[in-house]
Amino acid sequence: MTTFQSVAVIGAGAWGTALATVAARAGRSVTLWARNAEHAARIASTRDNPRLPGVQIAPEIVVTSDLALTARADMLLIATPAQHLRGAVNMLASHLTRPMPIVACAKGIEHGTHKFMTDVIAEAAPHAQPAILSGPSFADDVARGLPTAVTLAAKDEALASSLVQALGSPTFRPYHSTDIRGVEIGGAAKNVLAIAVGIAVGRKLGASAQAALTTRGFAELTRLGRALGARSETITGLSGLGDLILTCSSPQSRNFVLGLALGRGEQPPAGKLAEGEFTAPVLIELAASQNVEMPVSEAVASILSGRSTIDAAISTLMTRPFKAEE
Ligand SMILES: NC(=O)C1=CN([C@@H]2O[C@H](COP(=O)(O)OP(=O)(O)OC[C@H]3O[C@@H](n4cnc5c(N)ncnc54)[C@H](OP(=O)(O)O)[C@@H]3O)[C@@H](O)[C@H]2O)C=CC1
Ligand SMILES: O=C(CO)COP(=O)(O)O
Repeated sequence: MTTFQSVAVIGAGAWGTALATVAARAGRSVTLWARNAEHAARIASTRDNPRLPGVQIAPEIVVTSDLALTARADMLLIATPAQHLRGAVNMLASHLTRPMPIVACAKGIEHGTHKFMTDVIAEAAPHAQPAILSGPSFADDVARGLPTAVTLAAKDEALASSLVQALGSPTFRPYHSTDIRGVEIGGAAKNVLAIAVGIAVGRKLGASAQAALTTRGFAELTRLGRALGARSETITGLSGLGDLILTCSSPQSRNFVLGLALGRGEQPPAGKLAEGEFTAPVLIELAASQNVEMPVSEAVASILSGRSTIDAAISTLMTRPFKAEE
């Protein structure tokens, strides 16, 4: 018997829709909120979301654009893009009449404030119990019921464990944790690193370069994690190394695909959210504020901003002074 019987998902994109399916499969009563009333009505009647094509949305999932309805749930999942999470929680806050868990499902760091997702929730909804869900999980795989494992972290271990009980099923396996920051760092940084690896693959730099960039990317993710107090088991866990491996190796990843297009000198696909593009500049600002070197992420940020060409960025990375491996 779970403490949380009903779940509301804010944000009816690919990930929000997949998570609504997860919660329904786990036996919860589920509400999926889309900001656009027409969009909500269309999903409700067709049981199909163009943002997650080919996935049949179970009839028992209520699809709505009425935010007040979501605030009646026992727990909330927020699956908007990272830079819109504050706006969504601000809107929600006036409907919240009691403390309740709000699980951030976006991967990123807020521009301007350098805040991670649970900090944004804590600021925008001071009575909420913030949590974070992250790990190697493509929305399409998850929605189709392919086996997936993720990390779900909250400050309080009992709460994290109850949230896991509410969402877990034989095809979706969350592990609980109290290392919120560690989970957030992995999810945010891996998107930037996946763009780097995508660029290398698009540039046909070879499988050795792909492995080297992924590994050195992991080294810099680890450095930032240590500086911000992440636990090593989180960094090497599902939300860190696990998600890095997935995203740096699969053309199913939108961040990897953005890199591929850049590496090939092509236009990136339109209308596809690649969070790494938004995270890159704030990630390197955060790293600099902590005196942490993140040369691969810096290369991505400088390419995306037009400060460097791809060839110059590769040359800069390869001609850094030789050093001990750490
Ligand atoms: N897709 C995936 O496989 C995974 C994604 N994630 C993370 O989930 C987050 C969302 O990604 P994803 O669902 O794929 O993205 P999508 O582009 O598929 O969907 C984003 C959704 O957010 C909605 N939205 C945008 N701005 C706002 C806002 N201001 N208020 C409310 N809703 C808003 C959009 O609404 P509208 O349709 O009206 O534009 C859309 O429904 C990202 O941080 C991503 O990294 C995490 C794990 C897996
Ligand atoms: O976060 C994800 C997988 O864990 C999804 O990756 P993309 O956003 O790069 O598609």
